[in-house]
Amino acid sequence: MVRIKICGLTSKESAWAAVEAGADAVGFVFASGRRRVSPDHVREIIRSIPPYVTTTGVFVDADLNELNHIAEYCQLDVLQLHGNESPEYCKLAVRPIVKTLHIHGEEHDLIGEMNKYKPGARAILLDTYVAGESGGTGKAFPWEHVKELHLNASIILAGGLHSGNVASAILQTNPFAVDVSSGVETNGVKDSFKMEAFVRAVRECHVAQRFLI
Ligand SMILES: O=C(O)c1ccccc1NCC(=O)[C@H](O)[C@H](O)COP(=O)(O)O
Repeated sequence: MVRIKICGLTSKESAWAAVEAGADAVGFVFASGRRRVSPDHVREIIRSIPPYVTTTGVFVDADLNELNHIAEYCQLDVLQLHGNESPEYCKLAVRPIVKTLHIHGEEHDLIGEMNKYKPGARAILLDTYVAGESGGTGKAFPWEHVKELHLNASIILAGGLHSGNVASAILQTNPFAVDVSSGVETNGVKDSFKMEAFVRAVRECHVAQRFLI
């Protein structure tokens, strides 16, 4: 089954809407940008979230002590790193790491890059490279490029996904999980109907995949 993470939640209401839509994981952005939330606010939201939903903090080149402090303070389950964090940095984090690699479109050694992070990161998130941005751009990269690499690590596919394209993305890349933010928003705010439609599209795709085997 393809797992689903809904990222960039900024309120208790939107976090609950993501959980009720059926998300396996929810994400909170601590990096600068319009979705940034404070540790105090996230701690409060996470206290209201039921068990068995994975809580994730998104960071960009945070100071390691600060990263670990926020992880403990907010009781985050997973840390998702979108900057230039090194493999050594990942090994020193107090929670499992998801390391993001940004796809330019003509990667020469994506597998080599992924292998560098293997001991320190539990999974690799592939997101679209957009100059001057770290994530949450709503832009997709060419998935056929990833398909050709026959990736077999724990891949989380992100970047420009929405209910209308996620099935095609899954069929082309066979990821462990998908991650969405912009594609479940309306005018920059999380939209519960779009979250439900996204989860439905992923679940239906999984059923269709099973019948294909
Ligand atoms: O969302 C942000 O503002 C953000 C800022 C800095 C680093 C990462 C950020 N978001 C990460 C995500 O929301 C997703 O993991 C991923 O980038 C997919 O986003 P989208 O293309 O909007 O679905």
